[in-house]
Amino acid sequence: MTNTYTLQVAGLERDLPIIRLTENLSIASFVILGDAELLREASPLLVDKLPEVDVIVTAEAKGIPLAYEVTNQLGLSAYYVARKTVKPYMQNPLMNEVHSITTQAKQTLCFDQKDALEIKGKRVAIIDDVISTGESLRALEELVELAGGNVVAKAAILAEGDAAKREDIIFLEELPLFD
Ligand SMILES: O=P(O)(O)OC[C@H]1O[C@H](OP(=O)(O)OP(=O)(O)O)[C@H](O)[C@@H]1O
Ligand SMILES: Nc1ncnc2[nH]cnc12
Repeated sequence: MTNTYTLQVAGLERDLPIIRLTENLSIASFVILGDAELLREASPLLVDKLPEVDVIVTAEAKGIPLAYEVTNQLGLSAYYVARKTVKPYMQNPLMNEVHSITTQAKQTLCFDQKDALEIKGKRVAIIDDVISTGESLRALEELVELAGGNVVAKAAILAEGDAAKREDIIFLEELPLFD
């Protein structure tokens, strides 16, 4: 049977399967895609911790439903998703490289030019489900800055491993890493 870690967040409990990534590193897999209840309960708690912002930015994929909830609760009209592949319908994409804890190979983060132009000059909150090595966040922050946005907040539901020691991020709960 799969080992699990019991996470308590936003008044809810979830049993997260522990998944081996390498010989010495396992994570408690936190997948909020489809978990409407957790998204509904966690989003207002994150919103309460945010400063005033103009737009929400996230990276695909697991950050998307959270960015949507937070955007709605703030009464904003749009949120922006950095894609991990350039699609044929994207025009003049703005790109940066990323390498997260769960990805072996280098990945690209990119904004459609239209989105990049809309982010320019805006106060941006970067939202994600979990921050671990911080690589995804760093790459997304760089991409927002390339677009001319001003990152005023970096927030996630969970801070994993050493990320929980960071003072520049907003989060609700810690998530341990495992050997
Ligand atoms: O701090 P890091 O080490 O970069 O890890 C955090 C990132 O990893 C996860 O995404 P993942 O790379 O698994 O991609 P996905 O959302 O497309 O599944 C998560 O949604 C964060 O974006
Ligand atoms: N614990 C986790 N579960 C799913 N994706 C992640 N990305 C980084 N940490 C993760």
